[in-house]
Amino acid sequence: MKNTFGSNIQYTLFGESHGEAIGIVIDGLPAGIALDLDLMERQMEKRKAKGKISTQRKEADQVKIISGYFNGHTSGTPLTILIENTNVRSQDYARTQMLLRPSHADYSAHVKYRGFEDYRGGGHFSGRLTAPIVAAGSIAMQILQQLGVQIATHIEKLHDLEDVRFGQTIEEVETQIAYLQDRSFPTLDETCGKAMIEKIEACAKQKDSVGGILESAAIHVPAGLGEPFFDSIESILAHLLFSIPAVKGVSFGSGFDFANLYGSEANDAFALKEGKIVTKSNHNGGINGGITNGMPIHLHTVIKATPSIYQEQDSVDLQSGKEAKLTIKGRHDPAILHRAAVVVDSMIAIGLLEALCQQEAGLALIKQMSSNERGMIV
Ligand SMILES: Cc1cc2nc3c(=O)[nH]c(=O)nc-3n(C[C@H](O)[C@H](O)[C@H](O)COP(=O)(O)O)c2cc1C
Ligand SMILES: C=C(O[C@@H]1CC(C(=O)O)=C[C@@H](OP(=O)(O)O)[C@H]1O)C(=O)O
Repeated sequence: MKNTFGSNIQYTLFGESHGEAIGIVIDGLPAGIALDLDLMERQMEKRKAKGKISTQRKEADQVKIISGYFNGHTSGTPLTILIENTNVRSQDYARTQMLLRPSHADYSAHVKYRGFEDYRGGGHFSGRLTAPIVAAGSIAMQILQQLGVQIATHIEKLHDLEDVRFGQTIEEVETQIAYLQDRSFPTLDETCGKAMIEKIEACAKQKDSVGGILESAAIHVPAGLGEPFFDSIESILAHLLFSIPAVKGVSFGSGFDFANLYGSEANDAFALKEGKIVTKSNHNGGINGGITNGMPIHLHTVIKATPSIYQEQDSVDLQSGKEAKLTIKGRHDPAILHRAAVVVDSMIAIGLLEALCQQEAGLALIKQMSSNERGMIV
């Protein structure tokens, strides 16, 4: 019954949506890393609920680092990130406490925790727990950025609306990643973004919700990261991405489209570019044999429509043991995609840092980054 990820750097998530606070403990960060708190704040901002397209539960999401951080640097001991819950309305859940919400974790959590679970706002299963993941991901991200790695995610598809996709070359993707950095709504095509916003608002009016697909790219990832079989890059990233609430599918490169391709179409031919080995296409999403090949890592994440909708639904009442009708109250996201994009980026950063730490050279590189200016003995 553990909730920890990672072997070199370990992440333990804690808290509940309506408890006092949520947070994450990061254990194993080397001492002496100067944290970029501005980057952390920018990333947190991207996940915040804004306007009619998000939950009306507006949280400040102020990050407090309460341990493992001293004089602007990591101290090498467990780093604890705490985010207070300041805007809870638990009464919304009191009336329907015994009525299971379809597609949420109410029933499965009840079975697992034998009725001792904190049901308010989905408790520990809430999408709210992705706030500390974004804070932790920003630390992984800043370490990777020092090595030149860049990561970005956009909404490729929201129901029947489709955005422009990432290009095939590193240069194209580099320009697209730079463009996405300051988008308030994560699409590559602004007009398509506006249409998606309208669609989410229309769905909300219909007391409904909507899902879709996120497309992500990570560039300048060194070739050679990942282990064969169990710790392949795909395994590490899929593990993390499937940990995000509402994620129901993950695919790499051409993913399920490989089913339609002959070998002659699917193979990524090798070529030399300025003395470097590259591939002419990138159907394999930058990964061969579970190991990075230096091309952009390219993946898709499917996010389902938000479970909590305001239409009447069929359910079961745990108290009476009978079938019952459920009409929820509360404040919910009519779509999760736009808020989850930065969560996906954060998980990719955490996963790539884990893979980097699995390489002796990678670990040495990260240790080199931490300054030794405070050391008495060097
Ligand atoms: C950023 C984010 C926000 C979410 N907001 C809501 C929400 O407002 N209402 C809701 O019912 N589910 C929301 N979810 C999804 C649920 O937390 C998730 O569907 C639920 O925990 C069940 O997990 P599963 O969908 O992975 O099976 C959100 C998820 C994320 C990542
Ligand atoms: C609060 C956040 O999102 C929440 C995620 C969520 C869920 O069931 O996942 C349900 C709602 O919370 P509650 O019903 O407790 O008000 C959302 O508002 C957040 O992301 O910060």
